[in-house]
Amino acid sequence: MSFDPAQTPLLMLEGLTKAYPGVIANNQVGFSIAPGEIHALLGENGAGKSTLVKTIYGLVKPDAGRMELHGVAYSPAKPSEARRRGVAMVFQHFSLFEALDVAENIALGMEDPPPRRDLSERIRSVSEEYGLPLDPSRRVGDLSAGERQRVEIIRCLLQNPKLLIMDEPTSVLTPQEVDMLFTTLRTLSAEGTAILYISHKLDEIRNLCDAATVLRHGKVVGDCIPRETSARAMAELMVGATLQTPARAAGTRGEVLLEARGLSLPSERQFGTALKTIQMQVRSGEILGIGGVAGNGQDELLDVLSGESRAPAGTLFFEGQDIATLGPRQRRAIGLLTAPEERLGHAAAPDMSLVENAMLTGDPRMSLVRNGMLDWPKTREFAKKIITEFDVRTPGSHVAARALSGGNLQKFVIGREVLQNPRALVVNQPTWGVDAAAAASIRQALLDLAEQGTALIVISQDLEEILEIADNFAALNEGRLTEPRPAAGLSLEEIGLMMGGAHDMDTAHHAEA
Ligand SMILES: Nc1ncnc2c1ncn2[C@@H]1O[C@H](COP(=O)(O)OP(=O)(O)OP(=O)(O)O)[C@@H](O)[C@H]1O
Repeated sequence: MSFDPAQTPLLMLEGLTKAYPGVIANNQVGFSIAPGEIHALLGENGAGKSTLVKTIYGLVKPDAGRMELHGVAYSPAKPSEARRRGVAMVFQHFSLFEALDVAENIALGMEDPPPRRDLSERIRSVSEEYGLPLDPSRRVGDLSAGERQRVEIIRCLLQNPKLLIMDEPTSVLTPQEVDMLFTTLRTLSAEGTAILYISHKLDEIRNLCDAATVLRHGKVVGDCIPRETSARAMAELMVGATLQTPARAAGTRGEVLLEARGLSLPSERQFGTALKTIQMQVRSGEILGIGGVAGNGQDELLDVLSGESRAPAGTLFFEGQDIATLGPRQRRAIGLLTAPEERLGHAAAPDMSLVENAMLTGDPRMSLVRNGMLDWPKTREFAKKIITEFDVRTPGSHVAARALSGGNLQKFVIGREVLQNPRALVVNQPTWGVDAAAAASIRQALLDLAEQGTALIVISQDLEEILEIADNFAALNEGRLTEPRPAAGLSLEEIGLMMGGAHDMDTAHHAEA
């Protein structure tokens, strides 16, 4: 699609500036979006993308600059004002109530919800019109991540937005769900709705977006037409440097370090998935990649490997020792480390400084506590080492975890485990929300660990990532793990088959309301 530059832009940004202590998150940002345009916002972690879209959605008040919507001044003081002017946003983290059904959740987000029957009718018609299969009477707790995202999108579409902002919408979706989402977004675009799209997945951006603006350190450093620009060129524009592709030296596999033997466990999480007779062996120097649609037991597998939930005796072994009943600290002390997916709250304590967060998982293996007292200088040094070696962009180690951009906190969480010299390391979504250059360096760090003899399990929904670094691949499906197969030579279709079966994403669930 091409756009007439003489046409009044739908959204015009000029000189937008927002400073936080120690960092200018947005510095004189300006660009325009035409009606119906799908516009990508690119930039490495901490470049200022979230700050900018929050400004557009009325969540952040800029220090300077101005915006126009349809040629009229626009400065929303809160999201409800943005929504009234036709700006809607789908967040990375969904804000849905699991115990309520789809229609109830949507009603809660509306200022003036219609009666239940009318609302269900409208949900059905929007859902059909835009190819977003969703049954209004289903309980949100039973929905897949992709279906939950549809709830959020339909909630937005019911307001007839002129601009829809999406923050990393595909990180929780299967390839089929991504295709469905793109079809919806193209339909919206053809009807004149503009889309501002944040993603680190450059191939998707090339496939979907009409234009892209690139931010670096809070400033606009360039723009491009994604279809005519290679993913590598876009990544290099983001970082301002040449990219390294992860490489692996041919290492040798050693003895079995981590082993599950018929491990079954009910989930301790509400709406969780029970693990069913998991059978696996990971050797020293091996990377086992585990794929699967979110919610198929990934979190439970990580919980049971970390010791947050206990396995039945005789089902989990580390270096031949039955570790089923060992707690998290004991497992860390012997060198079995884990990094969960949810970085704020689970992997890191939001209000604690990076130094304190370094201590949280670093202590048993790095001996950061002596005689019951935290060794501050040693812990500070450890935190600084993580920040330097993993290029965590932050004013300093005293900063609270919640002040970091998502990708930078992710780098911190992974760096904290990698630098403890683990014997075995289990990571869930290691590069979630991380930009292309940082993702490459995290993958390289994992490959280097394997080369030094660490046994790794990498749980990821990013299949390209798994194929890039894993020796063997297995899929989780409703709590069952397939038999691992060598990753080399596996096609995406074969992987899809290993992952698939129980979840038919193309099926609409049409029950009676
Ligand atoms: N509430 C806040 N308090 C302090 N600093 C903040 C706050 N919000 C953002 N920042 C800082 O502003 C900068 C830009 O952050 P922002 O979240 O906009 O980046 P981003 O491009 O969205 O990154 P990512 O891709 O990692 O999500 C970062 O240095 C971040 O640490």
